Amino acid sequence: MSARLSRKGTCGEMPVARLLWQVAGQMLGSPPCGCWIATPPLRFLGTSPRQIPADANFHSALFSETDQPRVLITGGLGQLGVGLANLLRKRFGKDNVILSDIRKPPDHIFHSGPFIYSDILDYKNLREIVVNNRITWLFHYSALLSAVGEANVSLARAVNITGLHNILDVATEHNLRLFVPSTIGAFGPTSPRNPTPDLCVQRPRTIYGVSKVHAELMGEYYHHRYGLDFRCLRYPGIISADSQPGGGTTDYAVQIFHNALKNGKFECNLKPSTRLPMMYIDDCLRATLEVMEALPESLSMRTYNINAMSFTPEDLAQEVLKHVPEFQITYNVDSVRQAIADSWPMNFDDSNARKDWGWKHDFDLPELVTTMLNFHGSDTRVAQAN
Ligand SMILES: NC(=O)c1ccc[n+]([C@@H]2O[C@H](COP(=O)([O-])OP(=O)(O)OC[C@H]3O[C@@H](n4cnc5c(N)ncnc54)[C@H](O)[C@@H]3O)[C@@H](O)[C@H]2O)c1
Ligand SMILES: C[C@@H](O)[C@H](N)C(=O)O
Repeated sequence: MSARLSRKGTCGEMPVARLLWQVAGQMLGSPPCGCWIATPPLRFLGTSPRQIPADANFHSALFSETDQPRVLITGGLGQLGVGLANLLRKRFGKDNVILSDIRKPPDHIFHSGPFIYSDILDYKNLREIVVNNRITWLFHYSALLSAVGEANVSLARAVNITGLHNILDVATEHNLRLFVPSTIGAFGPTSPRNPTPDLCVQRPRTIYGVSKVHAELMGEYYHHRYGLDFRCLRYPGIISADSQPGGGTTDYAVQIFHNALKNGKFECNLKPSTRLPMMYIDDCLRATLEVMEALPESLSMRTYNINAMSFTPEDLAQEVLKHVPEFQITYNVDSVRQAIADSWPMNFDDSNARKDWGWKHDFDLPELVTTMLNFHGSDTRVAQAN
């Protein structure tokens, strides 16, 4: 929105800009030239989280036991969204959590709770959903990931940057609490890599990374400028058993389990020594809920690294071998993914998340491997029995 607001000679066409314009017009009198002259704080437009006293219990002030958050998840049919919906539905009730995407949901997801079409590039559609469903919390998961982003830069730019602008505006306009995930990919070759702290040089070399740094900065700016309750975690590579990754650099660490049990072999597209931070999905989703429920005064920052473990393909293969003795891994390096991985953190420093809101992971490498193999093993046994 800020780009549109500052565009010379126009009032901008964004809804927030229009609202601000109306309010500014009422307060200041409309300028004869029709151009933008003032930006009153958005809290003039209604109640904002900032108006709650700093010592208040933020969570209970906004939501009583019977007044649960009403949640929208964008991009919910990807690797992480369905798991997040399941977790939030257990906590807030099935009907209080709406999953959305631009793809058609499979039957079991469609019948497991509210699902709605939402294209984040369509602002009016987003606003209609937020208003009609009285949404109070938004988890913004739509994105093009690192490898697919490099294959289609203009689409990644539209979804990850223009789409984010729509999300920020709708969240600000309707006083939503907003979660936007960032990533280890928001760092680049000039960042310290071992470990990577929260605050350091961020010069990523992918459109995905650039768009995530943009999201972090825009969210923090909207927080300071308009009081938007923006919360952001930089996720490591996420490993899940019952959902497929959407085209990232860390995808190998999901696929390896499936192949190990299917045919005892796996061809890895990264070099054996490529070390990256990783996390099991249950830890990732729990961290997401925890940071959303954290008292605002416990958050010394709005964007935090979170971490669990860090390993190479070689380390992972060794751990798989303990359970599948015949397992064989070979390497056929994908130069695009390898260059991306070589520019990313090797270890992530998440001490601020641990200190501020008590972040603690449950899964290290051995538990991760056992859990993943148990899941795929029972899957394979069911398939064989049928
Ligand atoms: N999976 C990981 O390892 C990981 C790690 C770090 C950060 N993240 C972040 O977490 C979020 C979710 O990741 P994921 O792995 O589930 O991603 P994914 O690629 O699996 O899913 C993204 C979803 O976005 C949807 N989408 C694309 N264009 C859209 C549009 N115009 N409107 C609405 N939806 C659209 C897609 O249909 C897809 O279902 C992303 O923001 C990602 O950057 C993921
Ligand atoms: C790390 C993360 O952002 C994603 N899994 C990717 O590799 O692109």
